[in-house]
Amino acid sequence: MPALEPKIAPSILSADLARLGEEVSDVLASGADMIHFDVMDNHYVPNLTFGAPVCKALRDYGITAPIDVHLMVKPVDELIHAFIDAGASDITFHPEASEHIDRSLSLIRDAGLRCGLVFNPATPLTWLDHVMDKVDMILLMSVNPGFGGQSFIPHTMEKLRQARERIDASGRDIRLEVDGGVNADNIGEIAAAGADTFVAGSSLFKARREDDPHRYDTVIGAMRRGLGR
Ligand SMILES: O=C(CO)[C@H](O)[C@H](O)COP(=O)(O)O
Ligand SMILES: [Fe+2]
Repeated sequence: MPALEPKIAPSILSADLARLGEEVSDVLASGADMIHFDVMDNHYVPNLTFGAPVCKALRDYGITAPIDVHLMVKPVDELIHAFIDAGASDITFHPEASEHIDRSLSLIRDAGLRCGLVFNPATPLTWLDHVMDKVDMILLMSVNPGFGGQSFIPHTMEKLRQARERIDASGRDIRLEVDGGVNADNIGEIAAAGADTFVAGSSLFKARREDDPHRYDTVIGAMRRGLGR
């Protein structure tokens, strides 16, 4: 089965947080497809970011694009409820952080949102074995979670191929998302390994256009060329 239409998802972790609404509007106007929203709790990962009120603030600001919430938190269920109420459209969590994976997925699905599991570089894909019929997306971390600006771990390529095989065998339209160290130079190879959704934080937000600080279209265009689009 061919991969789905590629989507570019800027991670706001690397945005200018003092101007978050504007930054999100700017990347969307520059051609991004959705927003990747990294929630870190200083417990599951050694860093602290933002919670559901910030997601709601983006909706109140007028952002209508999908907001893809990546929960790096433990436990997960309480925050799933909070992000459903805050206007998230997609929620993923790390399976080892949930006490009841099937139940956490159902909480998200039953609210009409897309749901998925996130795999750290050393987390095996076998966590998918009994929930493949319930996930809308699989997110492979290509860095250890907690920080932006790290380098893509090469072993992810092989894991992407394995995840793509699982998706093809399922016969379902499950998105395969990759997160960490993605840039215009490596995005083509990552897509060839089977990914269709590309989170980009530091490589995108540092590439603000010099002649027009509200535009990111140069780097998004370079990413689309890397994808052959
Ligand atoms: O989940 C994450 C870190 O835990 C971020 O989404 C990811 O690191 C994106 O940042 P960059 O593109 O700078 O690597
Ligand atoms: Fe992320």
